[in-house]
Amino acid sequence: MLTEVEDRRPQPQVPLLAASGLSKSFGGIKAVDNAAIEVAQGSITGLIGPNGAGKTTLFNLLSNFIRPDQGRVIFDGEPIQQLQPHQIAQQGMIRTFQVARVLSRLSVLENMLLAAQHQTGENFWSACLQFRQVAKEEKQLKERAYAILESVGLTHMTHEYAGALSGGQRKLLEMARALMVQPKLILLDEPAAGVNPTLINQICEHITTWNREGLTFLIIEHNMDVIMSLCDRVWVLAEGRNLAVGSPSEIQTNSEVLEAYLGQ
Ligand SMILES: Nc1ncnc2c1ncn2[C@@H]1O[C@H](COP(=O)(O)OP(=O)(O)OP(=O)(O)O)[C@@H](O)[C@H]1O
Repeated sequence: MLTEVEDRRPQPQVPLLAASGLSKSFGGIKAVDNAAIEVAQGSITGLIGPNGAGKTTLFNLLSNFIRPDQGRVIFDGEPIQQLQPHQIAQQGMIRTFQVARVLSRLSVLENMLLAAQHQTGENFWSACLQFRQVAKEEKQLKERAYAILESVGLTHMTHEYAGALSGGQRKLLEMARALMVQPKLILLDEPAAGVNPTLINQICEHITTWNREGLTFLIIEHNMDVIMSLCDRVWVLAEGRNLAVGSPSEIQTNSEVLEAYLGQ
């Protein structure tokens, strides 16, 4: 009879996010061309490439803001191509934008509360029937919002219009909003772009802290100091295609990568 022998070899980890064969054309432009990417659970993964390489389009394909011409995306073990962006967010994958999308005419706190979904109070009749529950949830949500705003240093702006925030503070608010839904993976599109160096350091510290607490990140960034200091692994795109993948130090010395940047 066969006996089961425990396999003590390190098992390959299933990635939290895995995409393959992704393509998207706009007219005659192949923005993303048969690209793949993997994001390991618990990692901070970088996505870099020269201007127009297809990085933001790849983010749009991963989160289904744009439908791919072809390709497959698996998140947390499930195919997600058929899901709407808000359903993908509910599954735990949240994205931010190159230009932070906050609601300028609402307060910072209102921006935070709107980010939270699936509360009992969203449905009028259930709200009437369960007003105690609604009140309790609202209190918990507000407490969560206050705690997150404090952690990103925005407490003093809680009741200000989001439109009054600086570019860097908007990026912090966008990240803070993402945390309201307790995601598994956050896709950050250029968190350091247009942000002053002091705030860049703070943003990096927050990302490191949240990562230690269990959050996984995929980050597009042109600031190489940010990528090299934060990331475990870096994927490089050029002209919509995968050019290289490796550790930050491997990528920094990869001649094809250097050529792609110098040639731009
Ligand atoms: N909606 C669109 N319609 C037409 N062309 C588009 C569209 N979105 C992107 N493109 C084109 O696809 C290519 C890839 O663009 P994308 O914004 O994904 O690159 P990127 O790597 O994010 O660039 P950057 O670093 O400058 O932000 C570019 O040639 C761009 O002009």
